[in-house]
Amino acid sequence: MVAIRTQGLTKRFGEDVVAVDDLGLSVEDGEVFGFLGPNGAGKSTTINLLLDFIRPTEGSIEVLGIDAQRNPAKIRRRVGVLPEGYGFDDPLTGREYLEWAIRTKRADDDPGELLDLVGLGDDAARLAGEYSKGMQQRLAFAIALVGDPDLLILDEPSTGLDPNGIQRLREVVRERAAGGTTVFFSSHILSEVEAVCDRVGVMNAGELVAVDSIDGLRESAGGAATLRLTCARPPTGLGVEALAGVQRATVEERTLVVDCASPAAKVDVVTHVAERATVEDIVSETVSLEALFNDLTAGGRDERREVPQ
Ligand SMILES: Nc1ncnc2c1ncn2[C@@H]1O[C@H](COP(=O)(O)OP(=O)(O)OP(=O)(O)O)[C@@H](O)[C@H]1O
Repeated sequence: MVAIRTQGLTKRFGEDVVAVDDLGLSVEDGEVFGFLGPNGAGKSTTINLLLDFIRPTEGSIEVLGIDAQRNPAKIRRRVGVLPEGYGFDDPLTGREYLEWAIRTKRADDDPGELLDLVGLGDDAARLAGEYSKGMQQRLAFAIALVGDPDLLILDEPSTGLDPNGIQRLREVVRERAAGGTTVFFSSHILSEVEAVCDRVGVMNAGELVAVDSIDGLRESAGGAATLRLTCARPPTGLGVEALAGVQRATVEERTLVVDCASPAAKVDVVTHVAERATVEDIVSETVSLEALFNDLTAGGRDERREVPQ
């Protein structure tokens, strides 16, 4: 079965903003799907459309086989949501918030167990409004888990979390996925989703520019690589940015770091630098995830290069 399917999904805000543009997305049942894109790419808008918090300008949406506009309540009963910027404004403790969520969903979870799971066991009796940002995020995650949903939709779930919180989040996502839950989560950091996702979809300026596994994305980058050339002196002003196939060049102390689109570009860079500086060491790494993501989401709608899907 398909857990999420959108066809021709478009959302316009006013005359000028096309937040989501003709999106055709398919997330399989039981899959952990990372929804990636830079700020303003349309990730939250898509999530709000899936949950019928906002209505599309055009297109159709099915979640768990249910039409999102015809029967949103039925979808919400089976979905756990961690929205962006969850606010805890009522004078309730963490435990009381969770108890409220369990009652609302008519679930039978043990609030203490869920609080322990997200590492809030010792803070259960404190007012949630007084929690730190990361603690509030942990509580929002616990609320999303209530009722063992068939689908978890997490909007930037690691926002504000410390490394331990991120680790717990990953573990719980993996556990739930192993138990058959479909997980759809948005992020703007490719390396963050690499650890847990089966596939990723990359959004840019409202459009889906790639859908693949991380390995598949790497492959589609061809012979792209990051070159690190350590020189005798800081290698500034060498002009490698102007060479064909160079995507990005930065200087880190005495090391020039160059993202190259192809093996030919690597050779050109090495030759170019060796003619202008004393090169002491050369390291070539397969394309960094950041470089890949930057490449996929570079420029606007018109400048973007074609990427295989
Ligand atoms: N209610 C709204 N009214 C007008 N424009 C909106 C509204 N909501 C979103 N947008 C616009 O739609 C575009 C996509 O925004 P969206 O919040 O979906 O991006 P995002 O990918 O979630 O970004 P971020 O990573 O910053 O959370 C942006 O240009 C944003 O300004």
